Amino acid sequence: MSRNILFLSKTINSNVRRLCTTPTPVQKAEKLVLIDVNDKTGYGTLSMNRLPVNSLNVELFNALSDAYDEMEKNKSRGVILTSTSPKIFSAGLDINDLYSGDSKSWSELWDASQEAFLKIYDASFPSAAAINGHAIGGGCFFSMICDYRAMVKGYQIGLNEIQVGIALPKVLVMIMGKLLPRRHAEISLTQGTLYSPEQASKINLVDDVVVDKAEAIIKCEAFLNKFRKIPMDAVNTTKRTIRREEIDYIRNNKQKDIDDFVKAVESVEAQNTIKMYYQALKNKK
Ligand SMILES: CC/C=C\C/C=C\C/C=C\C/C=C/C(=O)SCCNC(=O)CCNC(=O)[C@H](O)C(C)(C)COP(=O)(O)OP(=O)(O)OC[C@H]1O[C@@H](n2cnc3c(N)ncnc32)[C@H](O)[C@@H]1OP(=O)(O)O
Repeated sequence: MSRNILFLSKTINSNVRRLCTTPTPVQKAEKLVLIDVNDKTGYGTLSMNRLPVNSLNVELFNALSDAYDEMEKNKSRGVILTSTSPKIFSAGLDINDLYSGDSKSWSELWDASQEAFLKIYDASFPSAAAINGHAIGGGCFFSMICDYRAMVKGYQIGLNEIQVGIALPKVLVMIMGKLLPRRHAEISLTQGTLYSPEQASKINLVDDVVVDKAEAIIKCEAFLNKFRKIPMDAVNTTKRTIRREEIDYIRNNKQKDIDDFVKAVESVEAQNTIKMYYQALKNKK
């Protein structure tokens, strides 16, 4: 059974296409999240596909939410989150949106990010991130809310929001504070440190360092396999107890959290920094 070729199947929604094994090849579909369900294991591989860098905008957040809805509907046994790019998992929030937006568009962006966050963090199945390239800012955060992370050597990972001029949103601080030892979380959040996978594994930011994407997928499958003999209701009840604080925070403070994000992005200082950051990115070549 070939799992590497894209095949035509019913379109789930405007931005998500399920890959399956029905033998009708078509040209590569330009969907923002590609879904490939392994019929044998029941695991869905979700590949972010907003090239070149999988920068996160409203459409990509919505496509991730829709993909998770589809996995829930099909009673998935687990998800592997990865990317179609050969060297970038995700470059974080779309700098163009931060640079040229306004309070309305930033509100919509954060609203969509909250939805995607809740779908992944409160899913009824485990998620494993196969980090096959750089995972920066929001890209790092989306791997952090999975249950497991395997990262390919040679790339960088970290929450660098502060370098872009954005005060760290509360839920990122909460989750980073739980994942990393306190001192590392504090340094990482206030300095926007980017780590090699080897460094990241020493501070719990990634679980395994691997040589390539294929090995990352194998590690993710091995992680998901650990749940096969455990009743998922018990796992989910336990997981929700562990994650309740962040989930409740977003559910009960949705508008405040959006307002906080907009305030952080629209401040003069943040806008000046975003502008310089944007120009440096564009002048890189
Ligand atoms: C409730 C909350 C729930 C969820 C919240 C979820 C997420 C949000 C969380 C917190 C706030 C997050 C903030 C951020 O993420 S700020 C963005 C941080 N990201 C970065 O700083 C990455 C910047 N990019 C890079 O460092 C490099 O581009 C990278 C290492 C990724 C790749 O380098 P490479 O040399 O391979 O390529 P480039 O030539 O640099 O880039 C190619 C192309 O892509 C454009 N680009 C890169 N990054 C971005 C981006 N983030 N947004 C938009 N566009 C990006 C780059 O300009 C190039 O474009 P072009 O010159 O036109 O070819």
